[in-house]
Amino acid sequence: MPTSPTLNKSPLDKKPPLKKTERRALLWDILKKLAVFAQPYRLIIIATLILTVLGSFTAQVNAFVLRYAVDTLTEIATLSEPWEAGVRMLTIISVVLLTKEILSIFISFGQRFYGEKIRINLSRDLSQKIIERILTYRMAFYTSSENDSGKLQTRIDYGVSSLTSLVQNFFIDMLPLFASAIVSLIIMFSTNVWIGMVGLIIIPIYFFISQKQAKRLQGFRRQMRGFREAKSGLVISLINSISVVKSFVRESIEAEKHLTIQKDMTNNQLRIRSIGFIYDAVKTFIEQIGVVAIILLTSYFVLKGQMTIGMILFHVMLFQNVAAPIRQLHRIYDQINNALTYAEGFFEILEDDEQVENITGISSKNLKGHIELKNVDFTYPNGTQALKDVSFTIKPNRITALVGLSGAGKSTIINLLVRFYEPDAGTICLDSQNLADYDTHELRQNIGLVLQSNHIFSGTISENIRYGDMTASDDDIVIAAKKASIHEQVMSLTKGYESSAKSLSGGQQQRIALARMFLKDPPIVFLDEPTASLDAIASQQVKKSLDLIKKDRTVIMVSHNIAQIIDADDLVVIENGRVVETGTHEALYEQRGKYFEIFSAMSDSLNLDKISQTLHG
Ligand SMILES: Nc1ncnc2c1ncn2[C@@H]1O[C@H](COP(=O)(O)OP(=O)(O)OP(=O)(O)O)[C@@H](O)[C@H]1O
Repeated sequence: MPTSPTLNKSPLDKKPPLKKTERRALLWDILKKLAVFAQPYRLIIIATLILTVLGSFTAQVNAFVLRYAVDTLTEIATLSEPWEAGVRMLTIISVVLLTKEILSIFISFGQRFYGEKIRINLSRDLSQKIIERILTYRMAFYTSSENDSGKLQTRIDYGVSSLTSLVQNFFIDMLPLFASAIVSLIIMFSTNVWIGMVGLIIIPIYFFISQKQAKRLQGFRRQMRGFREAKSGLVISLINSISVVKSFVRESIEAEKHLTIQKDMTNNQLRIRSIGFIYDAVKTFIEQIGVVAIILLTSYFVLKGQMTIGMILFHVMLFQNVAAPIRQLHRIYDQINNALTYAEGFFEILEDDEQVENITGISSKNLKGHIELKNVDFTYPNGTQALKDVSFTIKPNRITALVGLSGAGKSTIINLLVRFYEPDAGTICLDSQNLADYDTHELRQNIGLVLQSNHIFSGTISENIRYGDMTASDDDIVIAAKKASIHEQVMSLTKGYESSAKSLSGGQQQRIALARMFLKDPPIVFLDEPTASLDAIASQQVKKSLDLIKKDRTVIMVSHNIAQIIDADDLVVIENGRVVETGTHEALYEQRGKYFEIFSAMSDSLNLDKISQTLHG
């Protein structure tokens, strides 16, 4: 059964909640890191800021116009011939409002457009950077349970989106509102200190409430992240294991698992929403108290003859300009919390220097393939010790088979030879030079690795073969395909080499992988159970290409296939992570030790007597 993704918490969720000072330090840290990404766009950022300042002034025009309209109307209402003055007032108002609207359209367009441009470019740069970065990471990074595909994807996606929405929220939504709030507040203070004070007082109150709101939401948001990771893990696991799900008729169980996560998610979402509604109501209430205070205060000054009636509306509008952005302050808190939750994980991946493969080293041109393992110990990052004191030699231009029961450590040896992992102790030498001293990329160019399966990318057959040598011509591809005995079958497809490689059978895919290897033409080849996932006919077809690829190269092969094992020149027998026997098939068979035991078991399982009876009548 496919394992159901549990609601594993990511490392961030396991951390205790951050203290206020720690949160501030972390946020500052994230902003500093983000600033590095924003650096190339500083001119656009400056342009956006200038437009924002302009916009904040145009946002005040309505309040002034309204004040002017009310005061003028109050004045001309007392005139015996009010129409002329009225028309003049309307003309002035129309011209001012029209000019302001036209200006606002341009300012708002420019401001939003540049804001979007910053956001989109940042999102692209962050995504690109993290992909380029993780491609340099060691194999252990990919095999760690913390990074299984669904989780890694969620951590990257949410990291990028939380950072970009922080930028979007700041530049497009909040900055213009805050700029206009500041200008409104200055105008309020300049007309009357008390009015200004009412506008000012609402700011700390809203800050306090928004902070409380954000704090209450924090736990729910973290849970939401756990649910999202589990959900995407579930979908990926479903797709990967769909044949098992269907063959065991477990569709309803899988649907049930999904429903459980879904229910938890909906409950959580509803909680988040209801908390938002409650706090919104509190803020509206406080804003209304502020409006009443402004009206009362201005009316008092009007009655004292210190202000005109128009000032009442003028102050109410300015007050609303101040309250509007602060009302939405929780959104900034939300974005900051999101950024603290997700961006930290994102930067943890991006800056995980320990994971970077050390690739520099000496050149590995003209390798012969003399390999020597000396007292090698190896433990996987999860603590499984796979190799203990392993020593043996592989001679160049020969076929060496690693033989052993399942879990003995054969694939682990291959993993160390390709430098996917480094030994904990002991040394591996290639042509008398420590493997660790070689330039890893060049070394891997000289090594071919054929695995059991899983090495066909989505794309055409020709693209898949060309992966062996990106500069190969179409003719080279055909030659390689012929060597891998797949050319005829490819040609029988309607689209030939342009057909999708994923639609090929397992045996055909394996030969595409071998064609790729012919194109790469490395002097050393590792074959890790290359026919294990194939049926007898497919194995037979692949065998021809395998025999060809083995010629004149140093080949290290892992196989449970008796025919391939006896074909090898040398054998290394491994048991529980230790080398127990080395030698030729004949010598080891004579020895009557572990190899004899494994070989006898393999031949017994073939039921040779019955086969020979059938074949020879
Ligand atoms: N990525 C990994 N992380 C942790 N442990 C691993 C990993 N890969 C293999 N192991 C463990 O290391 C041990 C050796 O595994 P290895 O795959 O080398 O065996 P093998 O001889 O190739 O087996 P098989 O013939 O079944 O492929 C096993 O106990 C296995 O569970």
